Amino acid sequence: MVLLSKPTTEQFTYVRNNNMSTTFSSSIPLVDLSKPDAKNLIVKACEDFGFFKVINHGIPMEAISQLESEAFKFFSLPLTEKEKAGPANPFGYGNKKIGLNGDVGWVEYLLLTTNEEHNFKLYGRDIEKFRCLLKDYKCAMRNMACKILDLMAEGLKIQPKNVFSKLVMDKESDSIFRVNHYPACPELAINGKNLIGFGEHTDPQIISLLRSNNTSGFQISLRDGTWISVPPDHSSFFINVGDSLQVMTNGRFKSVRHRVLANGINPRLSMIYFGGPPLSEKIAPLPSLMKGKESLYKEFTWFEYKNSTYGSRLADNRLGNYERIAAS
Ligand SMILES: C=C1C[C@]23C[C@H]1CC[C@H]2[C@@]12CCC[C@@](C)(C(=O)O1)[C@H]2[C@@H]3C(=O)O
Ligand SMILES: O=C(O)CCC(=O)C(=O)O
Ligand SMILES: [Fe+2]
Repeated sequence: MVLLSKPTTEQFTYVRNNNMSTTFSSSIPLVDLSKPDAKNLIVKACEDFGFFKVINHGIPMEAISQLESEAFKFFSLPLTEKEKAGPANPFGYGNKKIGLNGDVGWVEYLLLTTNEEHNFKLYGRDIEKFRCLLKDYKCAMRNMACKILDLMAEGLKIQPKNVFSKLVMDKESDSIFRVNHYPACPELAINGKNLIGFGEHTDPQIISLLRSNNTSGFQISLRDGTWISVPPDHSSFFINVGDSLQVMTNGRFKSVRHRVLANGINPRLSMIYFGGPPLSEKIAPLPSLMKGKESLYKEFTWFEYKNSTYGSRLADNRLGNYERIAAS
């Protein structure tokens, strides 16, 4: 006899369904990349939130939709097929487990490098189209990250303009691409609970460019600890400041704490480009931003920081180990 195990959500983390966690914010900073004041709005948003929404980004909707549809096709394959592209250690297909230290979420994903084309395998399946769309999309994301990072430098009035962008444009750049699929969880629609899709964390790299379908679930944490739901918008990009950029600006820009809650009715599909520096790059405040002030951080390389994140839980304050406590 075959015993079919009943799908269970018991091992997952729920968060309280209070009013705060379901507040939809209309105050998310909005940046129109085609306007001349974009650079100043970006700087303000990075200081206040470490997060903003971008419109007029120049990425054709067609390219986004085609990739999204290939991704949905992939996630609709039988689990045994998808697992041929796994496990995600770190690259490949992953399911429910995030990282190596016990974080779980109502999510499945593909984690891919950006410098290789053939980095996931699905024997016997025609994924040429997926591969091809991914290649072009990753290239478009790198260019958009470059443009936004240049605007940050301009807005901060620091030279050269490419101080940040040169790191993601470097051929050794350690950037990654992630496609997350959060299946609808009908149990939630019934009991009104909030189930964690992707636990709270800050992104460790320099900058993250996120695009999702129109399903809600993404939340950012404000400085006072309240969670704000970000209204989804499939035609825009959402930008996260990463820990490395926080350090390079000596804490002037803040990396944003964020999480994803699962949805009871609709599946969510998000595609995120994480722009990272070369492994050997020293991550330290830029002298032009110090103005006689001391560095708030101990010096480290991206290699060291990335390795330390592997030993941590998602919610840990990973930069904490690198903060310099002023001697009293
Ligand atoms: C090669 C990777 C994989 C990363 C990003 C980058 C460096 C560190 C990894 C982790 C480790 C901790 C969880 C995670 C979610 C995180 O934030 O940093 C992981 C992330 C990912 O699995 O996407
Ligand atoms: O899937 C999302 O919308 C965000 C996930 C996320 O924060 C991440 O992959 O780092
Ligand atoms: Fe993230």
